[in-house]
Amino acid sequence: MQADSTIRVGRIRVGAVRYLNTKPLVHGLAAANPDIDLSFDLPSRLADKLASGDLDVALIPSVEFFQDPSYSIVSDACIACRGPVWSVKIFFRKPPAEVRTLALDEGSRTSAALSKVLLSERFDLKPQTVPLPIDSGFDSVDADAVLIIGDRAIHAPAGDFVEIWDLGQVWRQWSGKPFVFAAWVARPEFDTPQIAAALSAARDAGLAHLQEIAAAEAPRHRLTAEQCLTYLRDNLHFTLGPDEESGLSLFHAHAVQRGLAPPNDRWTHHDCEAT
Ligand SMILES: C=C(O[C@@H]1C=C(C(=O)O)C=C[C@H]1O)C(=O)O
Repeated sequence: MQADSTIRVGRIRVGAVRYLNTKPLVHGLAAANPDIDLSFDLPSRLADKLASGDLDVALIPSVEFFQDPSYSIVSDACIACRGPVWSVKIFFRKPPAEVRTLALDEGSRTSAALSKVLLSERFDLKPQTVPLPIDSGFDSVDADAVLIIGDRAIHAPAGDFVEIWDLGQVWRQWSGKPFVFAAWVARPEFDTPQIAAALSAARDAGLAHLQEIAAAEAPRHRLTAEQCLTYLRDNLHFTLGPDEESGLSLFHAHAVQRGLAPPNDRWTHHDCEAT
């Protein structure tokens, strides 16, 4: 943790997920913090930009947080769920037990890893994976199953599917725990109380204005304001509490087991440092 007196020159480059799910997390963030330079991108690209030093703080896939021991989770604001999440789905063209090829949404890292964990745990499968580029349509890949996340997962693509998994729901039923998809992660020198406070305040403001956010965002996602509100209020969960921490830790253990993340006993979420 940096001392409060640290002097920084320049603005803090903060990267947020560009999907609907993030609107409540960045509500008024840039306006309230002139020193924050806020940009938006796909979760996978945010992770790459944080790793390369092109961002100082970013909302990155949780599995990417596991990769670098110098990273810390800087806020208790996050993207999680405690049941069906609605916007992270695997569409199966074959029964899950017969899946040999799995297409993975280019925007995802965490759900890509979660798909591997769940297919391995439930069906002892290790499918060959192929990328689904962000600008390619669902039908551009003929994989047995296709993972899509974020805005484009909200409306089911055309086609006949033998099964559709909502990964939040499948994880919950299987593990009994919440799932954390993404968290605010800072490079070490930006893990400051000011950033933590700014991100939590934006989330709190977002939660206090969910109805307005839903009404403003619904049309561009072809949703009713009520559907949009239900998604933001009931499917998603924006606070990393002890139950979410426990889900994150279980996910980490499974990711390690499959070589998807390095072992790491450091859980630096500020409220949980002592546990
Ligand atoms: C709930 C979601 O969580 C997302 C899933 C992520 C991933 O799979 O890497 C990363 C960030 C989140 O945007 C979603 O995209 O709908």
